[in-house]
Amino acid sequence: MQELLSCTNIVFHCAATVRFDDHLRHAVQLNVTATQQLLLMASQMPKLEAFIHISTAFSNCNLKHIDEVIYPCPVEPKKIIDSMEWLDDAIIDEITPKLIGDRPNTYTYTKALGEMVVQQESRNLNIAIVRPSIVGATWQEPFPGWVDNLNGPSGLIIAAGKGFLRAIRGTPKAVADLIPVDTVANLTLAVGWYTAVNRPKSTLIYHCTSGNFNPCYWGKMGFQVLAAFEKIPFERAFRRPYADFTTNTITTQYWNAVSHRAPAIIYDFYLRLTGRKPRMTKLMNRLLRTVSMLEYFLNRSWEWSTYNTEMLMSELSPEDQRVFNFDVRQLNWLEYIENYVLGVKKYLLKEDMAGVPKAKQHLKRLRNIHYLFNTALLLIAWRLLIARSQMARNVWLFIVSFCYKFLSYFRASGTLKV
Ligand SMILES: CCCCCCCCCCCCCCCCCCCCCCCC(=O)SCCNC(=O)CCNC(=O)[C@H](O)C(C)(C)COP(=O)(O)OP(=O)(O)OC[C@H]1O[C@@H](n2cnc3c(N)ncnc32)[C@H](O)[C@@H]1OP(=O)(O)O
Ligand SMILES: NC(=O)C1=CN([C@@H]2O[C@H](COP(=O)(O)OP(=O)(O)OC[C@H]3O[C@@H](n4cnc5c(N)ncnc54)[C@H](OP(=O)(O)O)[C@@H]3O)[C@@H](O)[C@H]2O)C=CC1
Repeated sequence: MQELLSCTNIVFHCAATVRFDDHLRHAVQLNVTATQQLLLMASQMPKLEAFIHISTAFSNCNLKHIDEVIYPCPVEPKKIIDSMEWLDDAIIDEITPKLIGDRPNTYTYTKALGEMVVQQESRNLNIAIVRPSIVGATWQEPFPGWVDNLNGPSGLIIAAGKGFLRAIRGTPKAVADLIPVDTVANLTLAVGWYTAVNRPKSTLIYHCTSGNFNPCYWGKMGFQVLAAFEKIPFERAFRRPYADFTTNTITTQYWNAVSHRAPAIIYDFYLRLTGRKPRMTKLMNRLLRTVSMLEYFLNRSWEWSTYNTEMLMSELSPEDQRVFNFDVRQLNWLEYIENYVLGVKKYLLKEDMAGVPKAKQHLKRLRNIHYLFNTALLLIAWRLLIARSQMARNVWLFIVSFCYKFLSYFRASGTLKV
């Protein structure tokens, strides 16, 4: 502690709980109280030049247009911190929906409270806040496609590539505001420099987003992810990767039943028959729960103003603009998504590119099983129908006799020619 207090020049405060479903007490402890304590600690650092707090562009996701300002929450963070000390879990559970209001989860709410704490407890510290949107794999550094956690899209890319995720409620025309993690790191470092050197009079907020500069849409991104699976298939897929966006609750529930739950039940039945432990239904339920938590962000678009970010870009020398590049106008989404899928395969799934031919063969086998299964299903359905309905039987007889006549005609015309 003594060493930290006496030697620190700059603090980058990134630690947080990013779980959407965290209990409010825990989320407040990590995202609000810890921020307050770190600010207190920072105020005792004589050599401190700047304190950079990492928030999220979604801390005010209840708004459609978000400026580079701190928006107040109705209940003061200090009151929330105090009440979390003595309220029991049951009461906290009850008041959580009222407190978070029109935000979707405790994460976005406590990140907003964290910003308020930064504003209120800044004392004479030299502070800035960076708000990244959805952080994805690296764009350039240390190399394209590096990723080390399942947050944001990474988990869903695995689920789609392995064939588990077949449909997701999303708006293809909504902006997919992804931002590469190296872009966030570069902007954060540049903010550290600018804040320490220029000591702005007020706390500046920097939106680290892509939609304003180089928008990509969920429909296009989903399509690019699926196209990347053709070149870079994942090993031992459950089904062939194919997914689509659904647009309302009824179609979502239908596809969840048909494309997610039914195959899981059938597979578990097969596992039971072969003396193994069923696991697919459990896994599928977990996936659907995760998907339901991410859907909020797939069905809305936000506009973030980026005056401070643009100002910072113009303040950097050409050399620094190159080294600490955060200009996403140069980002090629197609290339980025392909590298992202490759990175997920390599760094998260630990799969080697040498296994690609085998993975492709496995997908071909799955395609054949799919065709065989569908044909068998169709024949069974048809057999059941003609056993029960006179009309179906008549249609069947008509088709059979028509085919017979058609073949006889061709055979006869062939014989005449000879
Ligand atoms: C032509 C059309 C084609 C269309 C379809 C193509 C589809 C292709 C995919 C395209 C990509 C779409 C991506 C959309 C993503 C939208 C994301 C929006 C995110 C908004 C971010 C807001 C920005 C932020 O500020 S913060 C950081 C974001 N935080 C997170 O992402 C954390 C989310 N995670 C959680 O809250 C929890 O982990 C939760 C609730 C999801 C699960 O909790 P639970 O207690 O059930 O499990 P865990 O113990 O946490 O984990 C269990 C298991 O799941 C794995 N896992 C964890 N997180 C994820 C995840 N995000 N996705 C998938 N899997 C995940 C975890 O590793 C565990 O695995 P084990 O094997 O059991 O260890
Ligand atoms: N991922 C995203 O899409 C976005 C993330 N952000 C923000 O970026 C920051 C980093 O998020 P991300 O990298 O995704 O999340 P991670 O969960 O990967 O990282 C969170 C970090 O916080 C640390 N941490 C958690 N609890 C504690 C604790 N009690 N004491 C000390 N350290 C702790 C973790 O340490 P350890 O590894 O030791 O557990 C970890 O290094 C967060 O502030 C988040 O709000 C903002 C926008 C989008």
